[in-house]
Amino acid sequence: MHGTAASQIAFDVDNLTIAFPGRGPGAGAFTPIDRFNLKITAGEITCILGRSGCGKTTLLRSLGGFIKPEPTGGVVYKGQYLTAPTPEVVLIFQENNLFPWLNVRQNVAFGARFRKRPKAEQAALVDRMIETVGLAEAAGAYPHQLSGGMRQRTAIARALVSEPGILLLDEPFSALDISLRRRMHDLLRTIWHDTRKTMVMVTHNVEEAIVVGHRVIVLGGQPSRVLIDVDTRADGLKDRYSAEFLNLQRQIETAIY
Ligand SMILES: Nc1ncnc2c1ncn2[C@@H]1O[C@H](COP(=O)(O)OP(=O)(O)OP(=O)(O)O)[C@@H](O)[C@H]1O
Repeated sequence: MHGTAASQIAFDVDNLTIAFPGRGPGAGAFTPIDRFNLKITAGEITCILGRSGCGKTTLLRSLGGFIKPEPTGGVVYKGQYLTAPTPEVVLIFQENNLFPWLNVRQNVAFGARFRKRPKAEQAALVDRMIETVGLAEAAGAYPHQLSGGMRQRTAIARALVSEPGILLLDEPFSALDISLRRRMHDLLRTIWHDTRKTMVMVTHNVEEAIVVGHRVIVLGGQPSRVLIDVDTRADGLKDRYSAEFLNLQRQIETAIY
């Protein structure tokens, strides 16, 4: 099981309840997340898995302050309940929402719009991030000229230039083929090694979660509960073909399906 010391908590999900309007006439409120508790450790990558509809995105959006919780509790960030999104926490979606009329460099620079830096410093940071995600050659290209992986790398660079404290990723690689996806895993790990940023990633892909994450959480049930919470830092778990990896993969898949 995963342990979390008090000083290292990025998000303290405290008795969180999210209610949506009922489905159909006369139906009561629907609460996929109901008095839910979880501590997300700072400086590590937490991956969240679970069956479709179990509330992963709802939880992730709550961490970003995008959904108003019921008064039972909420998400504590830096000692206070989140009531709105903060520029320190950036959410990256599967659909990367690049501006089609801006090229890669302009899209990435857009991420830095709220940072008050000298122009030259800003431009250098944008270039560095484009380099980091391997798009230097494509900096002048427009989104329709890019592959899905290149678009997603642009979105990641755009998020990084805003220098967020925390990155939230919602199935960011699900549209990519397996080889691109694995390259994106390496990229994310490299970015983590360079920045030690807190990241929380929702995914449907068990392999992705184990390889990329330091911690994997499996949600399930209605309302959602934590079914598995496991530290995945062991060396053996970074080898997709090791017995250790395959055992954990089986255990997680059994819990989900
Ligand atoms: N804005 C909303 N209004 C009403 N119901 C919603 C809303 N957003 C999500 N839900 C419902 O809440 C439940 C959890 O949705 P959520 O998107 O968090 O699940 P998920 O685990 O991320 O699913 P998936 O893996 O399919 O993306 C689902 O039953 C969904 O229909």
